[in-house]
Amino acid sequence: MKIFLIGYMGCGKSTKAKQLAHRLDCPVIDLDAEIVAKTGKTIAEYFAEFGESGFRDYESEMLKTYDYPETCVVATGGGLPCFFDNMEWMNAHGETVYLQMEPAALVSRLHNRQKRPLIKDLDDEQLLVFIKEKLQERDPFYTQAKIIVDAFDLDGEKLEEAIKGVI
Ligand SMILES: Nc1ncnc2c1ncn2[C@@H]1O[C@H](COP(=O)(O)OP(=O)(O)OP(=O)(O)O)[C@@H](O)[C@H]1O
Ligand SMILES: O=C(O)C1=C[C@@H](O)[C@@H](O)[C@H](O)C1
Ligand SMILES: [Mg+2]
Repeated sequence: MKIFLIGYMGCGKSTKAKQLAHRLDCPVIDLDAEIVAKTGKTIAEYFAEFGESGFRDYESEMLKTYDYPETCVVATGGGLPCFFDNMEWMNAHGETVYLQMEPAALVSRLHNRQKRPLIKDLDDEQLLVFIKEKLQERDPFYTQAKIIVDAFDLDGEKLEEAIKGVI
């Protein structure tokens, strides 16, 4: 069983993926971190060199060709479900869980913006506007997840509880 955690930057995919994998005693894969490990570039460097479209091609290829263990928790990149047929692919190959969070809560989580190239130059006010716009675009993809959980105040135990029906 592969469990894909999806959602906007800062909703806690990487953090909760580790907690959930620990509880389920299975490996965790963070696709952003895998991209960094495979390319030797940070996400910001990859964007700077190949542009967003180069990054989207690469992350989709990584999603579909990664040699996943039978059971694992996968933290995806925030934009990954919204490009190509990535969302359909994840739904066909595992369980998808949308960690949903309000824009204002996301702003308060996103202090360290330098490693997130899409938002690195925005102040809090600009970030709130940007996130509201982006979430409108992205929600039709994110909400195709099989399970939607409120990510505010979420921890590994609550997440495990929310997905109990499917694991
Ligand atoms: N339950 C929580 N309460 C408060 N802060 C949290 C909680 N979970 C995660 N955070 C903090 O929120 C920030 C974003 O978390 P994280 O990096 O896991 O998000 P992400 O969804 O993986 O983002 P990205 O899409 O950019 O990789 C981190 O600074 C993390 O420490
Ligand atoms: O929301 C996004 O588009 C992104 C989220 C991050 O996880 C990274 O994959 C990258 O910074 C792009
Ligand atoms: Mg992450």
